Amino acid sequence: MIVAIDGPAGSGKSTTAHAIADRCNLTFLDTGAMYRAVTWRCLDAGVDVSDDDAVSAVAERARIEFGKSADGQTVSIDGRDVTRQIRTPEVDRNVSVVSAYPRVREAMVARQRELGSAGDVVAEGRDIGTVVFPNAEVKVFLTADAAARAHRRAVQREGGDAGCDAGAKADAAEEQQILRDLVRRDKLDSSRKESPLKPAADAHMIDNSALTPEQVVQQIVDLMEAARAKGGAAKAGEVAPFDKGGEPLSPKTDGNEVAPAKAGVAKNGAGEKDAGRPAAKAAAKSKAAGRMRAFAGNTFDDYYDHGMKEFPLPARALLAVAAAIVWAVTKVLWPWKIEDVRLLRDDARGRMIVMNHTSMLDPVVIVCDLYFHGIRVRPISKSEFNKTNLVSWLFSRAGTIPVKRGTADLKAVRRAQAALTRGECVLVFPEGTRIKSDDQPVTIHGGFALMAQMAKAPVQPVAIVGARDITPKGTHWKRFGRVFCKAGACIEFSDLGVRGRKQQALRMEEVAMERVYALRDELRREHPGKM
Ligand SMILES: Nc1ncnc2c1ncn2[C@@H]1O[C@H](COP(=O)(O)OP(=O)(O)O)[C@@H](O)[C@H]1O
Ligand SMILES: Nc1ccn([C@H]2C[C@H](O)[C@@H](COP(=O)(O)OP(=O)(O)O)O2)c(=O)n1
Repeated sequence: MIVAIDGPAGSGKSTTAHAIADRCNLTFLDTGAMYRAVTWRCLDAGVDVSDDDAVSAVAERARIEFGKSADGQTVSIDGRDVTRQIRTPEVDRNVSVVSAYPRVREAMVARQRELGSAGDVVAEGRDIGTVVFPNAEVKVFLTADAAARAHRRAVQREGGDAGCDAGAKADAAEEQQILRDLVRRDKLDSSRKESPLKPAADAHMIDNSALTPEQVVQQIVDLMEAARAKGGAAKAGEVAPFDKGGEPLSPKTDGNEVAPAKAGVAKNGAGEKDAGRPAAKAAAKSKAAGRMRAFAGNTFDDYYDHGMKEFPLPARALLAVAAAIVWAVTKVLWPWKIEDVRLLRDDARGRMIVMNHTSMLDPVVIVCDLYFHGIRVRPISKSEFNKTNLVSWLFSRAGTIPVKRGTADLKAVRRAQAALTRGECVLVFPEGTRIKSDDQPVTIHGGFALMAQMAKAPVQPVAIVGARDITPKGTHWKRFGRVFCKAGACIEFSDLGVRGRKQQALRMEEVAMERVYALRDELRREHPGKM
């Protein structure tokens, strides 16, 4: 489960997130500490914080790690422990400027998603519910009036804790200064262009001016339980995506298997924890063990486990060139067009795209089109394709995630879930194989609905016609011809009108494939003769 906590300075985000991490055995991700660490690094190195390029270069190169000490979580940047240094008034004064630079944010968000890629995270900051983890199961926006927040911070600076001691006093002049700084920082954080501080549309607002920290934690724990009961948070051990006949395998419901991973803080930057249970083990293995190497030396697993925007430069360059060539060649040979393409391009969320399968052109059309609109698509491919290292090499760079069909490939499910949570799209062909004629029997593989459900992502239907005609049955020759695709609106689990996780997943499979075929039939009517 991912819990996102956003809010202004001093609203109690760290206190609350820490307590929830301890109580619910989640990894605590303090994203503000990351922006603070970059700010400290710039100040320490004498970098002018008003110089966007210089600051961004520091952020892009920075190695930020979380660790653990007897006093709690530690933060280091480029090998230096800066846990205490990042809380000084000087860092406070400069951090809003640093965190407003788009390249700084891009670098931090990539690292945050990497740290959260295994799920089971409580993350706090300013843009967690809106940008970093838009598919978080629980989103909270904490607020408190500015005077209360300034008082808390002033007490905190003097070594006290307003959360434990309601009568705690602080120096009045100091408190006034903190209030002015805090109001100024709130204004900068809320008015900046990039990811301003604002509640996500689906965030729960909690004003804690008159609540104790325990009351706030309890409210959020209640929300987590409600989300679990509603099925928002799928449990890893419950999901067994593919069986031979294409039906989801029956759930493994041993509650112990799916208990959240062990308490604590992100360790060694990778948030590795609890490899003791099968589902957690799969997750621990499948998640990124840190960042990828800049050039060479990455394993295939590294590619499957990391976001495509985190791939090393040569892989990203290769993909850009390959996408441009494939786009140009296929556009000339089989001029393709996606109708209602805005539905695909204008949605920033990670989505499960499902499509009918007629030829190898199908993934190319979606992957290439969205690539040039900044959206990364991870096609799920049969592991049978990865027969040689060369194919695995190419497919891994193209962002595919292999799935072993006929087994409960939890690793693939976790990878797809992580990709969706990161905001990438996952592309699945539920028909499993290319359908070359209308009389060919079709078995729908339902794993996609479960993956989407686990990531709390919507499912988007897309249909294609014309591509089947490129390679007519029984030939290897490729014919020229126009190809048409059509995108449908995203289908949300909450709109399905059924209760219960299993029922919802089954209904999603039906509805999504009905829409795919309805779109295909519309295309056939619009373009007579195209199959
Ligand atoms: N509900 C609360 N009531 C009173 N004090 C609180 C409350 N929540 C947090 N605090 C105190 O306020 C101070 C700032 O909280 P913190 O969690 O650091 O805020 P943030 O991370 O949002 O800046 C801490 O000393 C904390 O103990
Ligand atoms: N996700 C985040 C987290 C913090 N920031 C920025 C905005 C804040 O002013 C600074 C410091 O954040 P932090 O959460 O440590 O600040 P407070 O503890 O609330 O004072 O970083 C951000 O822009 N996005």
